[in-house]
Amino acid sequence: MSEFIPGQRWISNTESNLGLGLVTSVSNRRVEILFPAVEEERTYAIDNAPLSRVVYPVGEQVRNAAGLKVTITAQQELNGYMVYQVEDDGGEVLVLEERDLDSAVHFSKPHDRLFAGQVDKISQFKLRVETLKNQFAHLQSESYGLLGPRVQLLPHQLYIAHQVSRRFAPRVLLADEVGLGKTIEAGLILHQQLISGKASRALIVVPDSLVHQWLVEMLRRFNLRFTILDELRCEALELSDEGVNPFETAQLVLCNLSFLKSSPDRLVQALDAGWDMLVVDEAHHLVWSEEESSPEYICIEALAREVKGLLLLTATPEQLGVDSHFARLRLLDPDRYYSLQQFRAEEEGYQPVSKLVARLLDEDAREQLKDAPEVFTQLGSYLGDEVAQQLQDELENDSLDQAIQDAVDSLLDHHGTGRVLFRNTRDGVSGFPKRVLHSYPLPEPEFYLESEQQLLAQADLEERLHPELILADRWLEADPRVEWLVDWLKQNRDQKALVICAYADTAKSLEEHLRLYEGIRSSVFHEGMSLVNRDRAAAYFADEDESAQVLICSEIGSEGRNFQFASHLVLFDLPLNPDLLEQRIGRLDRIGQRNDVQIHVPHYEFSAQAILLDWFHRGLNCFERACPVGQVLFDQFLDQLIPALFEEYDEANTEQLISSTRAEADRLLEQLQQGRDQLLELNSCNPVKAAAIAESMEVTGNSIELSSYMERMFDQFGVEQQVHSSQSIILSPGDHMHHESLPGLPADGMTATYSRALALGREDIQFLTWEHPLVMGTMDIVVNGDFGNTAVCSIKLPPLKPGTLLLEAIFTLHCAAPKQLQVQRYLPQTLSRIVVDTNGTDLSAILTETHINNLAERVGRRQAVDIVKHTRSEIGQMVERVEAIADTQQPAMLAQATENVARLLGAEQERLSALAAVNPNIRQEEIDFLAHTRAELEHHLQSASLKLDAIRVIVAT
Ligand SMILES: Nc1ncnc2c1ncn2[C@@H]1O[C@H](COP(=O)(O)OP(=O)(O)OP(=O)(O)O)[C@@H](O)[C@H]1O
Repeated sequence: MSEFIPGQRWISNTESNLGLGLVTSVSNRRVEILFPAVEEERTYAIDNAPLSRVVYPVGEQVRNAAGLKVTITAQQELNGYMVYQVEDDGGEVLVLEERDLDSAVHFSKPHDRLFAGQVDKISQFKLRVETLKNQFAHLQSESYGLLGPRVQLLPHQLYIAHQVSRRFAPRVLLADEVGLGKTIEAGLILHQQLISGKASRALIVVPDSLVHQWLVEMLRRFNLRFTILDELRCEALELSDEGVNPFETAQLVLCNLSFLKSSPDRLVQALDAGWDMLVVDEAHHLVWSEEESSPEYICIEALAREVKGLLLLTATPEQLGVDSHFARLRLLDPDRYYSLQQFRAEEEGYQPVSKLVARLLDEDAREQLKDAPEVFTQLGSYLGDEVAQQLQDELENDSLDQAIQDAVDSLLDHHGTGRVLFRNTRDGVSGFPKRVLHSYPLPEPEFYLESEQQLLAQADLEERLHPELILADRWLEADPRVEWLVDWLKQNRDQKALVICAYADTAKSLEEHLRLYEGIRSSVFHEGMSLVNRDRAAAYFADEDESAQVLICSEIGSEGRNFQFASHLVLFDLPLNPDLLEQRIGRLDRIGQRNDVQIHVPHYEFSAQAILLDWFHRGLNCFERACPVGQVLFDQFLDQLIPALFEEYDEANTEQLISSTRAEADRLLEQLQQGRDQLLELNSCNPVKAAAIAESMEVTGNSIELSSYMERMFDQFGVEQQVHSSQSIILSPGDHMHHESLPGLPADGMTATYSRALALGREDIQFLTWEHPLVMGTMDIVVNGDFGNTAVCSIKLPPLKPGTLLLEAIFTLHCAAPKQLQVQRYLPQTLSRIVVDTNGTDLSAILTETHINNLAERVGRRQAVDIVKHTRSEIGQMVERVEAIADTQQPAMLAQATENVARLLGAEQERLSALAAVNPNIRQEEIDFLAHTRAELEHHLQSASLKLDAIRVIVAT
């Protein structure tokens, strides 16, 4: 280490962003350095200061403190202090003392750093190259944006996310059956859009009861931190900052629908705030008819018109009839869905397409198609004669299966609803447990008082289905369902049960009774409670140790909630609508349920409840399976069902109703299966592709590779790593951090794992993937900074004469373009690596990377600086030579990038344009967007260039 003298210029080896430092004072053991560019002062111990002396050679261009550019023509050292003779652009000769040099220097080029004495370790150089490769591989991977979330890799979800997330401003209806993971699908899409820069502002609108669940799911599973906005919060924001639009204070906002609906001013603010994505959960609340729209609908319609990307989520797309289903599709694309009448006609048109697809996919298609000229005629009418002829020509070939698959894909593309509507069913997704019905016929209350009997005779349907309304004040003691429930809970103390009833009042008094009079640990959950209290109740029920045995929920309170840790569901009463029944069962019958779902229905024998139960079970079979035609049957049989519920129990009548419902159900199911549903199913998930995506994610997400890489990164950055358990570690900022702080690493540390399986079970542990903020942030620091971009090493390689000097240079193709263009997807290869000797001979192919890495030996820092000092002009010449070689490679790389753009985007552009001619589900906006993106990419690629990223000087010994 040279001696420190006030006025000298030094640079920090670890924080070169501080610029040129100026020695201000030197004492026995300490040196004070001022970094004028950032106005910071540091004190270092002299014997191990991580500093390099900066002395510029003759010929170097520098600036003085006033910013004047000059060239050094001579230099002189006076007792360790440098005085330069310089010449400005006009040829005037000046004297420049080193203390007057510009402090805001940044050695952006690796050789400038090297010449300034900043030599990194070989391990850092290797890590830099590895980081460049890793980052590039991740950005180009098919699973980009989908790896990071803490979710099980479920093919049906990944398929949808993969299909949708790549689109520009996707507008789709996610309509999987209850509990199959629509929230997760929406989160995956959102995560991908955000991480890729296609979107940066998102608004989620959900029912009141789901606000917290969404907040938690987005944070724990997707690392997305949403801000909840409600009236109170908005007022507080306005108070602290007058005139502020609360919706503009955060990038990710979550709010409830009733808040937006009930406040026109807030809605205007939300509309003004500019979003890239809007997500609306439980979209079946958006009721619409040709005559009238609900306030909820009007509110979302206004937002949907403003926001480009839109995800609507509903498990029951047709719950409120075809009209409302149409209305939701109309939100997605009003130009396409403009006529209800036409929509109805289209729905019918799916059947012949579906039948054609079924024939093509038949196991015996190879044989059958030989004698089925009508299939080709029909195919020709849908896809053109050329396509039909091509398939016919394949009949005898081995490639027939692929040709059939292509034809089916085209049919789905051209004539399905798949681009806007996705629906997975339990039948198509494996691994769901069984649902088992237990019905408990109970005698009517023995002592229905006379007045109550009269009331019963006059009771309306609500009262008949909810006898507590008739029993009024004495219902808890008189209603046999209460006694049954108490007995069941006492006999099954080790089992958790979710009880659902229609009314909040019923839920409240029942829970109070169980808790206060029967000593049963219970909790209640209904729409009248504050959100905080609801979440508290749910948490008390979910807790593994000191928890409630039973949670009593009202209908609306339980919608969309996750209670799959319990497997007993008590339906204290039955809703009239089968889709609501499915919603109830879906609280337990959802992904993550490990046991069969036991559905208990206590009811009065021979009552309206008993008839409804029978009708649901034997007519619709909707307890033990999800019934996709429930709503249609309900509409169709309502006129017969309602009178039946009012009459005295008549077995023959009931049987008649049930058998005709069953027959109609079978007919409709068959029709659905052959019609839209089959198309929808095929569109929503192609199992082969879905499995391939999941598999490729397993490979890209390989945790061993990531953990070995990150271990080295953490070592280099001074992050402390301690073993926590066999698969988890504790990470904390060490005393000698390379950076003051790392993104995503809290000051008090964190527990983390690379194992998806562990992360799924332990939500308190951070899940480290290529997409975790800490991993991405640390990689960004390396790539965007100068970490490891210079190194000096020695090698023993007999053919090379001792003293031979080599330079290994790494170039990256740089293209400055807006993030959302994702230009990296199109760049041809990660790095260009060039090795030359002092004669300028290109040795890249002979001295491979592995070769040098295996042979490279460490050279001490001081020796390395000496080598650089003495071979500065040779190194300079070799740098010029590698740059010249890179220049020759550049055109081919750019041509390749442009070709990739044409191949990837052009093909998609052509496909969409061709489709748009026959399938109105393609929005012109999407086609225009592709054309625009392509033009933008081609424009930016013109200015792309190979940039020297890192160099390693190699000396043969
Ligand atoms: N890939 C996954 N990995 C882990 N958990 C999942 C996954 N998919 C779904 N789940 C869990 O399964 C449950 C149901 O998922 P989700 O809430 O997304 O379903 P949904 O279709 O939106 O349900 P609903 O129709 O009730 O609104 C949730 O507890 C969710 O966390």
